[in-house]
Amino acid sequence: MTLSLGCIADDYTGASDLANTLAKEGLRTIQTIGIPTDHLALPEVDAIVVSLKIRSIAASEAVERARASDRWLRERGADHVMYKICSTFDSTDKGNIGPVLDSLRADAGETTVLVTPAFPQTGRTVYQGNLFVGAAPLNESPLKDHPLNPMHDANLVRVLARQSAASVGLVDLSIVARGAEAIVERLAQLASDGNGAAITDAVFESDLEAIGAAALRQRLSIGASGLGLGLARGLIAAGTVRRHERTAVYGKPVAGPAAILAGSCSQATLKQIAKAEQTMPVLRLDPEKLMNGREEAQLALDWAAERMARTPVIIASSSNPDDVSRLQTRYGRDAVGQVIEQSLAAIAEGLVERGVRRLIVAGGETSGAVVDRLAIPAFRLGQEIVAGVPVLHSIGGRHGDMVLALKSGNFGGESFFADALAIMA
Ligand SMILES: Nc1ncnc2c1ncn2[C@@H]1O[C@H](COP(=O)(O)OP(=O)(O)OP(=O)(O)O)[C@@H](O)[C@H]1O
Ligand SMILES: O=C(O)[C@@H](O)C(=O)CO
Repeated sequence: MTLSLGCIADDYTGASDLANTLAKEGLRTIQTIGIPTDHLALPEVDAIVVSLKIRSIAASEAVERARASDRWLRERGADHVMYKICSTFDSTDKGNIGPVLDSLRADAGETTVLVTPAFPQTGRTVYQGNLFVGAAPLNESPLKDHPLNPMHDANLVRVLARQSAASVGLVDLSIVARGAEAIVERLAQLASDGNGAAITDAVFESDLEAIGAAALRQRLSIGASGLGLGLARGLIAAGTVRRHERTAVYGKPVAGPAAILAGSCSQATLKQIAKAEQTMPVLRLDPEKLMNGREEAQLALDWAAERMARTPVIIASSSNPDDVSRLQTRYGRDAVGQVIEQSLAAIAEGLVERGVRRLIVAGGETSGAVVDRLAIPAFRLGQEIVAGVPVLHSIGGRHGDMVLALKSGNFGGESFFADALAIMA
């Protein structure tokens, strides 16, 4: 297999979001969980998205895993590797976007790496280096209350400079609007001024096409699904890849009970749970009890087992920002995140052992914990449910054929869960 595009995603929902975009744009794409073993038979594809769970771990470990994935992708022919980050630039002053950028840049021998989290389809735009979530600057959006990485600064030039050893410059919209050549010239200028990274403005898809064409002149780029769209269109326009209809890679429908697990505390997910509660049973876990032992998870499984032959069920740990912060003050942010993720993963395993084959998970970290526990090695891309969330068909794994949807916390409208279940039927 010779890859036209290699991608490394810093979480699993982000990976399926990017894989969805690439597949939609006509690239034959699969999503792998980590670096696949040599035993896994992979179909012939144009792009592979290696999913890592490195957004919120120690920077040194994130760097090591990203570098190993980068080497694996380049050994399979990928000249260009995209590092997929969150469209809301989820990170802290310790990383991990900056440290991963620094190391992948050095490995690729690049000077100035283009960085843009813009994804206009979901309302993420970048102007003068400032990230907007819909009409709100990042620091006024719900991301200010994120349980693991609250975002308090919308200016990404500043945010990235705090995390990276490199100086950070800006390719502003007036340059992007002039097209790929102007972007390439600006990157060269930023490189000669000693910048190692360039936050790049983008508001419309046409901006992303110019950005994609410019980025393909280099060996590495960093961004969210909008950048993926630009790269995919650039590869097709250059004749490097032939456009494939997405239906060619759809998987088979899978029977069996369906369940939804939510660990995201985002406003979008809270609204989706409230809406679903009108039509299906919802079990709201007591996070305090989860912190104090295993019984809550076992009770959840018993609760689900009584219902799931008749109806899909939802099990959620999600709470509002005040409750999240109370719990974190008591037990510590990392400990809370870990324990709740692992509890939801254990519940997922129990549900699958009891026959669940269609599973929706809300939240990137939560999805990572669940998919790791289920030991699914890779996914084929199915139909798009909403922007950024595809149906995923398992490849390999000990539970046979499964369909999943890994929903980024902030993605989807209020009826997301019912919509997803209808498509996954
Ligand atoms: N009630 C709760 N109180 C505190 N933390 C919680 C609670 N419920 C879940 N968590 C933790 O909050 C974190 C949510 O992160 P996760 O990545 O799953 O969702 P998200 O950030 O909304 O999604 P995404 O990364 O896709 O945008 C997880 O570590 C989870 O364990
Ligand atoms: O880019 C996004 O917003 C998502 O794909 C994501 O990474 C959320 O975890």
